[in-house]
Amino acid sequence: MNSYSPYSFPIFDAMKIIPVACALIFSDGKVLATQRSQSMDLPGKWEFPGGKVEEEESPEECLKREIREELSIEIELFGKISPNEFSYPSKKICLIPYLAHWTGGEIYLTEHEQFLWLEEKDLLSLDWAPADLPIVHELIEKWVKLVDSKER
Ligand SMILES: Nc1nc2c([nH]c(=O)n2[C@H]2C[C@H](O)[C@@H](COP(=O)(O)OP(=O)(O)OP(=O)(O)O)O2)c(=O)[nH]1
Repeated sequence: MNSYSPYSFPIFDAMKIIPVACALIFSDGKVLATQRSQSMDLPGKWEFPGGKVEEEESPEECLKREIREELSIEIELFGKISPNEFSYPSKKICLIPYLAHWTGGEIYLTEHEQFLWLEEKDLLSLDWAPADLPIVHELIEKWVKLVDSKER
């Protein structure tokens, strides 16, 4: 998979768009969602774990780092779905979703309130961060293909 820093594209700087990488982690036909804690931005909202991509870092490197820090597990990336730009009152982000397998370790949350393994039917029942909604819809559209082709 290509590795690049989003900051090498001047538009991210010029428009003050913050690149945020997130991982849709699949295991046993389910996908992992995490709930933001009260000490985080968007408290109580559900998201896909990840974080802001730092300068000189690719989204892929960012994810490996963030997933280790936030969940203490290892993942292997196998693809991407469509990124989504979203303006919150105080910032504009570009959320970049990657598809991943859980490859090792046990989940231990260091920042989030809780996590859930979701089946397709559960996906619309959570109170997602607004930037995630188009990603959740694309995930639903492609669910069978993603789960079937990448089941371990
Ligand atoms: N990680 C993640 N962040 C998301 C998602 N959807 C969404 O709107 N966001 C927002 C929440 C935050 O405003 C921003 C990411 O910041 P963060 O707090 O998770 O990242 P970070 O750990 O690198 O941040 P920081 O505390 O070091 O500043 O993007 C998502 O699915 N995953």
